Amino acid sequence: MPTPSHLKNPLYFDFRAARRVPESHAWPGLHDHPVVDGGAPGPDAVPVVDLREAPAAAVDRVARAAEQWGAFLLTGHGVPAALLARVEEQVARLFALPAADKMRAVRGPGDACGYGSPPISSFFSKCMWSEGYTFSPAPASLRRDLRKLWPKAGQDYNTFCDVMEEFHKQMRALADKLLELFLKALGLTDDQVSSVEAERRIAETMTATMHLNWYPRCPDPRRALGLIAHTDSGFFTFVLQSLVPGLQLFRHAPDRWVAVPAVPGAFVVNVGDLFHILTNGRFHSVYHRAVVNRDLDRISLGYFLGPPPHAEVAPLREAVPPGRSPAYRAVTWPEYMGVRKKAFTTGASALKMVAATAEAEAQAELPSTATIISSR
Ligand SMILES: C=C1C[C@]23C[C@@]1(O)CC[C@H]2[C@@]12CCC[C@@](C)(C(=O)O1)[C@H]2[C@@H]3C(=O)O
Ligand SMILES: O=C(O)CCC(=O)C(=O)O
Ligand SMILES: [Fe+2]
Repeated sequence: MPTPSHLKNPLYFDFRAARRVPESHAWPGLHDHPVVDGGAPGPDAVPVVDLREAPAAAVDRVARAAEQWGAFLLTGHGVPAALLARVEEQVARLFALPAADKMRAVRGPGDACGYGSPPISSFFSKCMWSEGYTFSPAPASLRRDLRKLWPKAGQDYNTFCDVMEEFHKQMRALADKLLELFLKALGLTDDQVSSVEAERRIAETMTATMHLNWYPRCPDPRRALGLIAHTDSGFFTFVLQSLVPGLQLFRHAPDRWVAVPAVPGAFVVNVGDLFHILTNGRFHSVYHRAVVNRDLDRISLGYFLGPPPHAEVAPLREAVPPGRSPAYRAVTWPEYMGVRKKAFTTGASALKMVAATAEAEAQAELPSTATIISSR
């Protein structure tokens, strides 16, 4: 029988056919640090924030988790379990499409959206054991972009778009709720959250991007890596990991990877670099990675929140201690991505590259809240 044409496509690595992990996908140094169980009670237990708790208690938990971990499990969030199950089913359907269909939507160089390895993969010579698909869930772009995968539209296309639209509606509302909690966790009053210009603007202009991950089962999971260690670049991310765990968070002193338990119905919330900047480093972005599994495929979904591309992000006035200068200069998201690209190629830290220098600090005036997140 002739080989189907999509399997001959040199751009498509057929994970299903792989009987071993080739050198191109074998990562050195994966086991430099021990892995501990973040689901067991004790100091490595991943913090949990349950939104059914009294608001003051939830604010307190968010503050501690964001300061000490940069991540937490979010439960009691109100997004129905039945919807999450439908989302996961649709994500699995998308990745099960024939390779030729997926390749039609392939991400071009510099494209924000599309099919294939995530943008970060371009900084590494080794390939990751995963496929990804990035899209904007905003109604205006969702149906247009998805036509690349389902050009004839039809039932599968409609179901996928309907489910993602409903998910986006619920997630965007949850993001607003969580942003409010984060701001209160920073010490802002109800009044400041709702009436200070900078804070209001963040809520009003925050954008969402969705990135779906498929980690096929792997014949030699100790040699392969699902997603390279990174910090998310935006404000914060909701990660939905299916029943198969794989997400690990990095913790210092002693250096170790904490395996996040797969808690049905829970989201993992990651603090991103722009939130680190916005909070003047009080909430720190979490370094994390995804590992693969010998027997089971794994899917995950990241719902990324961040500013619109033209908005400058700088430390909020309320996050900078009295008498001190902001620790970071103002950056837009695309500008920060550029800095991060440079940081990857030089081995530097992107956050350090946007830190206010000692000289700038001496001269810097604390920006008024009205200019903290402003249009260029
Ligand atoms: C909004 C975004 C965050 C992201 C880049 C993107 O434009 C869409 C994909 C996201 C993702 C997912 C996998 C890891 C990551 C580092 C990557 O390469 O693509 C993140 C990006 C990020 O947080 O910077
Ligand atoms: O697969 C996961 O659990 C993590 C995904 C992730 O970190 C991302 O998409 O940025
Ligand atoms: Fe991530």
